[in-house]
Amino acid sequence: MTANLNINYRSPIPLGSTVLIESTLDKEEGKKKFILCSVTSTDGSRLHTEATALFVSISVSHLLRG
Ligand SMILES: CCCCCCCCCCCC(=O)SCCNC(=O)CCNC(=O)[C@H](O)C(C)(C)COP(=O)(O)OP(=O)(O)OC[C@H]1O[C@@H](n2cnc3c(N)ncnc32)[C@H](O)[C@@H]1OP(=O)(O)O
Repeated sequence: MTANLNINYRSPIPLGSTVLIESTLDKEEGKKKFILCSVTSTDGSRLHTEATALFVSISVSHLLRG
């Protein structure tokens, strides 16, 4: 479940362009997973977007609680 999401938009992405999206598991602490993500031009020379996110593992009952 997404607990936190931070996105920095560094440069515009021209309509119709192809981009490279890379995401990695930065660290894991119990049920918390910290993820890094970047969007760059396909040759990696231009950074478009970078993001961090925290995902927390949940049980099905957590969803049903509403
Ligand atoms: C990059 C590519 C992306 C690309 C990915 C793009 C995905 C986009 C998805 C967008 C659409 C959505 O996200 S839709 C989903 C939106 N999210 C939600 O609706 C979540 C609503 N929130 C919840 O259900 C709950 O708060 C949970 C599940 C997040 C946590 O509740 P819990 O399971 O009871 O756990 P809880 O004890 O509170 O917290 C567990 C541990 O996490 C920590 N923790 C909890 N929330 C936070 C928080 N916001 N910021 C920091 N830390 C937090 C606590 O301090 C604790 O740390 P410690 O004491 O254990 O150290």
